[in-house]
Amino acid sequence: MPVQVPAKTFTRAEVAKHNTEDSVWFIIDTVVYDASEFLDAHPGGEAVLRQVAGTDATVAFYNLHRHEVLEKYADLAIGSIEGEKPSIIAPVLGELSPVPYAEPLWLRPEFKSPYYKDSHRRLQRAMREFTDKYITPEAQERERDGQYISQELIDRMAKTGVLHMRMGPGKHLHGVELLGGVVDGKEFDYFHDLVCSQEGARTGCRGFQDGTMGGMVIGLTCILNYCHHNPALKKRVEDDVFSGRKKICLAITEAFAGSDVAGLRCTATKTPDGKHYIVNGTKKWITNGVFCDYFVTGVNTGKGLSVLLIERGEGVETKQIKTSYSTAAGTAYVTFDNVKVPVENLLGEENKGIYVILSNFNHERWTMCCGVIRNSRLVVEECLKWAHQRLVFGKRLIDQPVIRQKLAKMIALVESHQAWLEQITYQMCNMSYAEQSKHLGGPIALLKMSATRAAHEIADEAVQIWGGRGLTQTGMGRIIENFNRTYKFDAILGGAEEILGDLGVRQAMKFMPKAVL
Ligand code: HEM
Repeated sequence: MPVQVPAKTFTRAEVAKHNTEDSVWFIIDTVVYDASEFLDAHPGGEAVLRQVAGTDATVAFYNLHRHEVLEKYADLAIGSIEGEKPSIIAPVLGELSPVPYAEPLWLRPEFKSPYYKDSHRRLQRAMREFTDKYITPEAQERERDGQYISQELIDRMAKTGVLHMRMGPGKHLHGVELLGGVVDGKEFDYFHDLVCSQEGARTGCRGFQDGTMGGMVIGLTCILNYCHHNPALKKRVEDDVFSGRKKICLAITEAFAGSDVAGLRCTATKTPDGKHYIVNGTKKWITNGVFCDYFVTGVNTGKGLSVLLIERGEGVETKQIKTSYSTAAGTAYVTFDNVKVPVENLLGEENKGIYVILSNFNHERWTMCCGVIRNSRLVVEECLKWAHQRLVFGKRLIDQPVIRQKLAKMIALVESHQAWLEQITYQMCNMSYAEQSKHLGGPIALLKMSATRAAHEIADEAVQIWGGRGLTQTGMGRIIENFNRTYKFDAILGGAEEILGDLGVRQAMKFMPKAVL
């Protein structure tokens, strides 16, 4: 946001006089700052501010800080330089970035796209504003303090239908007012879903991204699709979760079995009267598990895998696991000790839980592709801005051919994956669920594998461009640091790259003609 500046004006000669022991003023982009009382508090130290006292410090400032620093310390601004206009373009809440390649091509007026209609564009604008206004500021705070999402933000997401939209298209959107009615729930398709996922991922805070009910995105689907035999339970859980009162997560992976879901050791044994299961075992890396009330849990029922809805209660314990991304994701180690679960809480059929779990995989992986490709783009934007303003060896970074080569590679990786993502999304919009399962499991797996390989390259090049700042959690390079530390979550969660690559080729082989070609 542009800094709010008092109406008072000064000449440059007046500012120049304030380079004394008691008075330190300087100019940043035609705005006059009085830093006399800020010298002690300045994180970069007093000496550097004294060195620029009385001068125009615009270049020095932008070489070292993000623009948002000025917004945070706006009360240091005392006026502006008479007759001059600012030249720095401050990011405006809800607006598109003017940086080339910072937005997908369909958002640039000079480019056309066959995929997006007016309702997608309306949703994009509303989601951008919602993210900039409510999600990003909280995301940055939670990344710093490691706390979980606030109930206030959950309530806001519930009231505006953002929570509902995170689940993708479906009946759960019918009759819900989505962000003031920008799109009709019945019209909501996978491109609307893509818009929501990509706009929501722009915070640059990967841990918090999962903290904003990532567990619901993968857990609640099982309730929506496999709880029809128990409508009362289905309604209760849906209402609880969509109203933001309670939280739900998917508890499948274990220390014993990660991507190999058939090897689960958490057991569920029926009581002699057949009314309950007794669940014993552990779950590891459960996103949002620490603060969840409902656990959609994969259990071994003797002859196979089953899925049970377990409510937090006696015998259920959760412990925070510290991972490379922030604790805001609420990643948990969960233990079930003789937990009594009514048989009515079985989702799908006994011993056939693998279908319940598999049913969710394509959408989960596709959502992760939306996120990692959008985050990669954010990194490209940051690198372009930095290379454009950073002066080294008397030149801007962008003036060095080696830097332009890196940027070219990063841009090409982002654009090609976005185009592939949109191509697959179009197929999702035009295929039945059965057709999607048959034809898109392989391509989505390959897309995710490739998008996270691209993220690996992008993270690597970005850190090289940013140097030490790309390794520092605060200040200019924080988005690069966060991305480099967390892109691996997308490469592992929802199926590791190797598993997905293998799946993609095996699926393709199913359609290979029998004859020797
Ligand atoms: C209104 C004016 C200013 C404010 C509010 C401000 C605030 C800050 C803040 C919050 C940081 C911590 C890092 C970050 O969050 O980016 C910082 C670091 C720093 N600042 Fe400033 N600053 C101002 C002006 C200046 C100027 C004019 C200079 C000098 C030439 C300067 C030199 C530095 C240096 C050298 C660092 C350390 C940078 C690093 O670790 O990479 N600051 N400043």
